[in-house]
Amino acid sequence: MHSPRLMAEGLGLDDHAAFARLVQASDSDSMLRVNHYPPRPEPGQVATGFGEHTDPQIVSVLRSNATSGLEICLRDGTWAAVPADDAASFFVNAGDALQALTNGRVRSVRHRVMVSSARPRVSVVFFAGPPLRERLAPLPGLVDREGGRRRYRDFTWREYKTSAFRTKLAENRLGYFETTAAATS
Ligand SMILES: O=C(O)CCC(=O)C(=O)O
Ligand SMILES: [Fe+2]
Repeated sequence: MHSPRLMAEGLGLDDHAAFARLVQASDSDSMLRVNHYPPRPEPGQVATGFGEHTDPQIVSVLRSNATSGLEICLRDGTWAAVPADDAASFFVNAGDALQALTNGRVRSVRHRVMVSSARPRVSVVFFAGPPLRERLAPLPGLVDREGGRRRYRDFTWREYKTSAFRTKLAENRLGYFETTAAATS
């Protein structure tokens, strides 16, 4: 998988392996999920297939059976449909861990699945996560670019997951690790 390296390069980080190292560790907490959504209940009806959420890990790579349903939440709060992918495309999504590592520069975009298709949707998602023991902190180069403002405190991936499991899917699960506006440390 090349996207972690490309992201590090794109962010202008000196260490191009900053993310790749985390997701390629032999004990990385990565997983594959297969989602199956039955067709819409009735013509013209829309049902929630997967409630709104952000993905927790570093990056998610999704592929579907070219059936619509995936939507992302734009900055103004409106929802935009992601075009049903063809056989050649993947949908790459940043997760909460990447948002913390990049000090908020890359955002984990909220998404959901609304079922309105007459065909079932199947998606396969690879979630690339860091090892559970890994301590995640905003990368110093990206903190400097914010004038030293550090938006998230350090946390281990295990800590994030423990805290996330206690909350609802739709909550801002990274919010718990945000620093207050005044704190820099
Ligand atoms: O099935 C989809 O398109 C989205 C699935 C998803 O967001 C997830 O598994 O986290
Ligand atoms: Fe997701």
